[in-house]
Amino acid sequence: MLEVNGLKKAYAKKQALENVNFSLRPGTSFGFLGPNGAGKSTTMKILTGIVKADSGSARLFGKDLTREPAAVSRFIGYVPQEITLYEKLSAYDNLLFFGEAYGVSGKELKQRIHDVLARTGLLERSKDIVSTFSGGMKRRINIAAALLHRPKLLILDEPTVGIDPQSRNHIFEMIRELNREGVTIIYSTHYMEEVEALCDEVAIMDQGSIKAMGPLGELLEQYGSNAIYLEVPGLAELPHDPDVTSYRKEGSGWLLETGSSAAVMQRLLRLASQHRWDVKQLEVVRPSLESVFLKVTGTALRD
Ligand SMILES: Nc1ncnc2c1ncn2[C@@H]1O[C@H](COP(=O)(O)OP(=O)(O)OP(=O)(O)O)[C@@H](O)[C@H]1O
Repeated sequence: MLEVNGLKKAYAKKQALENVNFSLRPGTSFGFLGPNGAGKSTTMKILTGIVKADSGSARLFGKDLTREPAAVSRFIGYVPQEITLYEKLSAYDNLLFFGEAYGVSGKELKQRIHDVLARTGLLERSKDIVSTFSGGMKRRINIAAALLHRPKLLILDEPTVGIDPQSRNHIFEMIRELNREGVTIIYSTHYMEEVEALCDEVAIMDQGSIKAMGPLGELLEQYGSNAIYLEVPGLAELPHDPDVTSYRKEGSGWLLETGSSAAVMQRLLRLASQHRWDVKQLEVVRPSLESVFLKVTGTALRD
């Protein structure tokens, strides 16, 4: 459905995209995971025609996004990082405006506005002006605006930054529902838990290129390591274990990454009994996307 090859983009002296390649099958929910400045927004802006790539190509349904933007844009719904709405207009009038901009009009547009407002849970607020809405409600209207023309590909750039948990859950449910209905999703975020909750495929992006990509389960298997979580109140340091690849403080305990969890677990139990540790928790934790990110980029996403 989407083929992206060798995208490069520089802003002044900053090389924002080094070389971005990926392809998507229809119906995928694709997570773009990376820290601030990785190049996620630039990639999405190139796909939506807002920014021009210096080189490379992107084809949607076989059509070049840069050469035939009009033929392609009707298939794409774009939710930019910054909320883009007319504050002094009602939700309904905003949707009228965006619907017409996307080429929908008349009775069909009225029906679509009703449908997308119902989907966002804001039907009762349709006549209220947007400036009276919370950040999360504005974001939901922003997403609704991108759905009016029934896009086949929905691109969302960090849509949950700074919004309330209720709106966040609502947005997640909407995205899942759209995806179940066959809409392909590209979802950019720097929150790993969002990718884990929403996406079946992931691209890990850092410093202008994709460092690893694939189905979430395969990435976890290929790059993720098992870990052991140990919580012993007052334990300031842990004895070195040759099979532990990294030790990290996590909550009130320690997270020990290892490829040999059974052996490490046995030794920890022995130590606990020898030193009479007051063990509050000791368990094997399944590989996380965080450990994949660390392995692939050499840095923790939270840093
Ligand atoms: N209009 C611009 N002019 C100059 N530099 C830019 C511009 N837009 C982005 N950049 C730079 O390009 C790099 C990639 O930015 P981009 O916004 O694509 O990253 P991102 O992964 O989306 O991060 P964020 O989550 O902060 O949006 C960054 O170093 C950024 O500072």
